[in-house]
Amino acid sequence: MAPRTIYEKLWDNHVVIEEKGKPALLYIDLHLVHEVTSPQAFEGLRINNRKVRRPDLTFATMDHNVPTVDRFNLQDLIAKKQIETLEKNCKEFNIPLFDLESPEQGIVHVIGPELGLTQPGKTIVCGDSHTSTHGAFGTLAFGIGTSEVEHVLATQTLWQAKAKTLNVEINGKLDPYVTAKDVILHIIKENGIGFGTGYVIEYTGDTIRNMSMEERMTICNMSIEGGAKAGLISPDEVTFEYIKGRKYAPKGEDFDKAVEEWKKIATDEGAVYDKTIKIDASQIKPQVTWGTNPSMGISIDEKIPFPSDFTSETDQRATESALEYMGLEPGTPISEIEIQHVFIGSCTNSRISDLRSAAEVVKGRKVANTVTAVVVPGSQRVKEKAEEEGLDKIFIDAGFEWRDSGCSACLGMNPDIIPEGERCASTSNRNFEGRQGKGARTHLVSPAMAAAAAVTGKFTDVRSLEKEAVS
Ligand SMILES: CC(C)[C@H](C(=O)O)[C@@H](O)C(=O)O
Ligand code: SF4
Repeated sequence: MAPRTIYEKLWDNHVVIEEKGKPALLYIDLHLVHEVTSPQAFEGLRINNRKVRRPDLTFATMDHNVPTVDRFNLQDLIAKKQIETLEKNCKEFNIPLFDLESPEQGIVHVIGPELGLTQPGKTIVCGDSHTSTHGAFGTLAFGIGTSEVEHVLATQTLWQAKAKTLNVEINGKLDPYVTAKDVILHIIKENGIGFGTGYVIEYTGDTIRNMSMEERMTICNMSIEGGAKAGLISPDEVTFEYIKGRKYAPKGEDFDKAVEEWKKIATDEGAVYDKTIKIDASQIKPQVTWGTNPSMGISIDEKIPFPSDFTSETDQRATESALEYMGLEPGTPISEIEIQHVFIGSCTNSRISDLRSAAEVVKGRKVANTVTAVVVPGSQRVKEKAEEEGLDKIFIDAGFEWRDSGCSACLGMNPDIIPEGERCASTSNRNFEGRQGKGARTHLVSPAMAAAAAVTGKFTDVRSLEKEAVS
């Protein structure tokens, strides 16, 4: 057989029906469910008198609209209704639910991998665009709409058109304190928000191979911000080591057998992609977005662009409108921009290594008195682990708020809202108008850069801060 990419193998392994020129029917190995995109899907099952086909392959959590302070006190009526509806649906359809009382509750894309549900070779879907996160394990994982959620609940299959393959090859050594977040922001800045449209991205190269699973998840998470259907990384020893011993991972001999299978899914030597983009990681600096989509970014040593810096009229107009919304003057060094809020959280950057990286910067320093800074662990397990390591103490001593897990200020669906006109350094993945609240101004950064902004009150090159601390 000709050499195949991981995407082609995952596809071939899951096709149930395929006719030339038509979408294929794929088998789904794992269906993750949350409170926002599932209510109508369950309602559809009830109306049609159907059951959930594989409740054992379906897992639910509540994350988007849960409060991160006083979590059982649901003031918002829509949130309350969605959460109660999910509880009711999971009970009725026999689906395991990580609810607010569960020590395993958290953001859906954080808990899947954490519990060992996410495993190489699987197809994983969820009614959520950042399902691409799970692709870091060599799974075909993507977001679906609510009618598709209903289809998967009822049949454990999904109609899908085959995507093209895009190899994003990243080589070279990253500077200290330049992180996976900076890599993916850099890639989107260089290639635009549409570069992945119609493609499934596979990230390859030695920079990726040298990354931890948590870093790889950050990269795959934001594939969707580059327009791709999914992001993938071929599994390796780092992947297997991460999965070993987790709650839902195969145990003992079964684990060893699974590893042998998982190895086979990796892209074959000599496999051909539809397109390849090459990235030199050694050139990447800490990134900060200045605009209202994730491609509107610059390095920390750069200035806010002028609309005339762009050639196309569309880009010029988009820049003008973004600058206006963001309240920024072109030509200002980004390092002079003051912030009022720092949010460390979201499915992009709220895992234990993200919190460690921020805590390292914060340790022994104080949050600037002009800044409100919040840390929201991605899951209750991440929270527990961070507390075991004393990270909570580092954050609290510095003046951060330490919260329960949830999507929080990543999007304005819960009480954690950034006030109108105020500026937030955020470790999340989207900086659209109104994303963190009406009129809120979001700047996407890494956890280390968010921590640096928290202690200085403005965007600061975390690398200079570290040097100061050492000398
Ligand atoms: C609410 C949900 C449907 C949405 C998504 O699909 O991405 C959210 O998670 C987001 O990040 O905007
Ligand atoms: S943390 Fe943000 S991006 Fe991730 S699932 Fe929640 S709302 Fe979506």
